[in-house]
Amino acid sequence: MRSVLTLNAGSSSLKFALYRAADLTLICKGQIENLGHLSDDSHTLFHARDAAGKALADAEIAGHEHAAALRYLLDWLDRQYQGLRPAAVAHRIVHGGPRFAEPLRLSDETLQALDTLTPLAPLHQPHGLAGARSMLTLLPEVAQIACFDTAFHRSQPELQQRFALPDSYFQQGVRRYGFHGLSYQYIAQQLPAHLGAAAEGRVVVAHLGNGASACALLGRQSMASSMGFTALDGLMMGTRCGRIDPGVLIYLQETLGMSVNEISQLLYQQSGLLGVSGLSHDMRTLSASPEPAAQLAIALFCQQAAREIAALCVAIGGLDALVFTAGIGEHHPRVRAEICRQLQWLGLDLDSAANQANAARISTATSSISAWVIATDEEAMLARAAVAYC
Ligand SMILES: Nc1ncnc2c1ncn2[C@@H]1O[C@H](COP(=O)(O)OP(=O)(O)O)[C@@H](O)[C@H]1O
Ligand SMILES: CC(=O)OP(=O)(O)O
Ligand SMILES: [Mg+2]
Repeated sequence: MRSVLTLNAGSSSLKFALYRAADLTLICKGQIENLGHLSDDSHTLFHARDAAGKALADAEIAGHEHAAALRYLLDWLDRQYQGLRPAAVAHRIVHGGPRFAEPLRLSDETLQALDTLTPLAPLHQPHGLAGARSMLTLLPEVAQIACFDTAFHRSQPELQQRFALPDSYFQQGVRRYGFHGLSYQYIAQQLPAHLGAAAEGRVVVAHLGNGASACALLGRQSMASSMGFTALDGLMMGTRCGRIDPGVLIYLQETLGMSVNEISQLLYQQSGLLGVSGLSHDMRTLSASPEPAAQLAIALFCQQAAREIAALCVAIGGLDALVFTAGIGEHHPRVRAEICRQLQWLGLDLDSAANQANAARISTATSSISAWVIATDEEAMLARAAVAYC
């Protein structure tokens, strides 16, 4: 039986899932944690669960390299599911730049072209490409497919893609791309089942995970996104600052004497929930903490999210439905409640009991804007793209 493997690389973890190629039934999924932490003594961890969520493996892996971790994964899959070797592997590649949108079979030439986008997605691009390179070596005969986070946003009008910079910069590719496209694509496909005909209307999807962004949809196509040239813009995130006055960056460099590398570290890895709270990047930890700084971080997260959602409504002429998704969007009623409270003036009335219960519809029956919680599944989008290459 043939299978497809999906890989979704973040800054320190790599999520995988294995599907039966014939009907895209999930066989197992899991993640490898602490990859790339070369200097500390934390162990690389391997977790796998079956489709029902039952634990299949919780193990330590020697080394922190993608190649070693992926060899471990392939050996484990071989032992667990004899004869089910992947016929194609799909990789989430965060940045496709101006050149790449459709899923693409990776070669040395395309990998090199994608390397040049690393400065535009330093937390993601090198890890996605390292995984793809390792797989090309480990399984040279198997198609390695790149699926781009930026692709879904290609439908945006040019006006939404432009910065107010001289045109030459836009022509060089300095423009808004948008990210979390696999997640938005999945949600766009799920919308009719929940919203009926309203799915084609004015919808904003808030992807609130470790990275967070929001996307304005019309006719289930991306019209605008809070993330731009890089995955730093827009909402506040786990360790990223989100929208910031660019004058701050000039001040940090010119007056405080910070290097470009230090500024990059600050904005990508030391800001957001972690930076404001001084405690953690993780919403679970912050919600459980009595520290005022943790509560301040949550308050700022909600305020920035509400503001970005409201701003996106301009691109679609108003709002019919708001959808929450990803780790925080799916599991934190308090964050959803606060964001909805700040959007009440638009006509959004939260059903507190439904929200507390993580129900699918969390707005009241009389609310003029409906609000929803829909679980995302980037892996399903990756698997669907890969199956065409089996
Ligand atoms: N089951 C859960 N219960 C509570 N919070 C969760 C859960 N899963 C994820 N989160 C929260 O969501 C965030 C991570 O979101 P997630 O979508 O898993 O991120 P990513 O895929 O970008 O790594 C963290 O702040 C975490 O606290
Ligand atoms: C683009 C991005 O921010 O992705 P993630 O949420 O996986 O960090
Ligand atoms: Mg994610």
